[in-house]
Amino acid sequence: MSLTCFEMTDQKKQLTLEEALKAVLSSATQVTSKLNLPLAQAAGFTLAETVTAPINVPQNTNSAMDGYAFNGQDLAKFKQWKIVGECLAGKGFDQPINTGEAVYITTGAALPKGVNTVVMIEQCVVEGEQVSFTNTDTLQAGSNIRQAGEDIQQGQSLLTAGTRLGAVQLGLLASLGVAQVKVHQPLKVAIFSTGDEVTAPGEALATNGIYDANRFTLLGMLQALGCEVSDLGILPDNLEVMISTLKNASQTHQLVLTSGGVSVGDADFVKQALQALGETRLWRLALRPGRPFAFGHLGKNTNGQTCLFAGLPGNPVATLVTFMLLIQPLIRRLQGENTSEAKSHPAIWPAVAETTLFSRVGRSDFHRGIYSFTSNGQLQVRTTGSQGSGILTSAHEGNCLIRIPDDQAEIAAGDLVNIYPFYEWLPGYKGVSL
Ligand SMILES: Nc1nc2c(c(=O)[nH]1)N[C@H]1C(S)=C(S)[C@@H](COP(=O)(O)OP(=O)(O)OC[C@H]3O[C@@H](n4cnc5c(N)ncnc54)[C@H](O)[C@@H]3O)O[C@H]1N2
Ligand code: MOO
Repeated sequence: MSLTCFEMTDQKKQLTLEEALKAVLSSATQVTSKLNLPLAQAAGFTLAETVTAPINVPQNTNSAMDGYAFNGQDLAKFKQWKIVGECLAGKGFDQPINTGEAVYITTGAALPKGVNTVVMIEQCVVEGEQVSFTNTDTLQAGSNIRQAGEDIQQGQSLLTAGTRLGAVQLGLLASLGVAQVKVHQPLKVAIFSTGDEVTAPGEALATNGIYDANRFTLLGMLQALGCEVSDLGILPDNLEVMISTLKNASQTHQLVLTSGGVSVGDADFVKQALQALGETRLWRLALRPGRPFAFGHLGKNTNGQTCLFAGLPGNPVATLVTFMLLIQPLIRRLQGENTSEAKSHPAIWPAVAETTLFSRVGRSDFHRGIYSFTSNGQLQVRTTGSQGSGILTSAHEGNCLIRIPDDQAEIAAGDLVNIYPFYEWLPGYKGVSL
């Protein structure tokens, strides 16, 4: 098939990763709407409002240990204290405690008036109604006490809008008594594979067929990002079918992703379908894997929102890498996550290259690598070996991407190179530990 003017012109210009990311993120103008959820259902969602602490945590100054509480100012005056009662967590003790007196106290019990020090039970000697302490030479007034508000202060702006709710954040909200949270709705994403050779697992594989890996890689990452995913199967290499199927999908989704059919072969119809339905905002990146990558929109969905579109390259590692580097940040933004310019991406670490790594000037190569630490704590990285874009085992064996930047043809052994750890960059990563 002859190339159109659009393709001819665009082929010359290959966007850098940074240019592409900027263009993709500038399309993230329609953040998903908000909904109230019970806290128990909010894991993985993004907060849509800032939560201010309605109470102090802990609410009261309390004991950090099971033991005996007394007034530490009296330490020099007494050898023994008179036990006048017990103060249990959740019950308290509301009688006055006088000089020379102590109460038995449990961890978490609010400190009664008149005492300010606790000695743990292991260091107490109880004889009848008297208690003495075995650690008087080191004992200080104020020991083993947790101050009211020492964790969270009432009125403190604790979690800001845009925070993704993980286990720790859910615990924090619960510790404030928050039972419901306002969060962003999951993004509605439709996924397709494309290609006459691509065969769904479970079906018979023709002699010239290949099983569909990409839809399942995408599904895993999208689910880990909390999206509502419609798996719409495999599109044939047929422009009319592609146009009508993508149009249908665009009606009820906010983002449509395809893999394959986005390069310059005779059966690569994704860009034409995108042009027919909406707008192509970018195509072709100075990236390997991931050169053929089309991004734009498919027009408005039934809610009047623009349905964004990305055509990812068909080679399985290229699908994975373009999703990680470009689609993941887009989805996080669209789901309301606060990805400020200062922290617009997960962590990138400098590591020492164990062997020389080769690339080509004018594009960024992302090799799959294995990072580890030397015996003196230096972070180092080695390649997983063969780096073909169809070698998905490289991503299973590796635990990071290694970036060889656009302006370097190689990284010499011993030089520093940036690595992108999978546990930060690959949504749902379940890798082997070092
Ligand atoms: N003349 C050129 N040829 C190619 C170029 C180029 O710039 N000029 N780019 C190459 C690069 S880089 C890539 S990546 C591929 C991407 O092309 P497409 O997006 O059109 O992908 P396909 O041709 O449909 O498939 C490529 C490869 O991947 C296999 N595949 C496709 N879908 C799946 C799937 N769901 N699961 C597993 N494997 C899949 C497919 O069978 C092909 O082997 O183009 C190069 N060519
Ligand atoms: O750049 Mo392709 O995306 O090599 O695999």
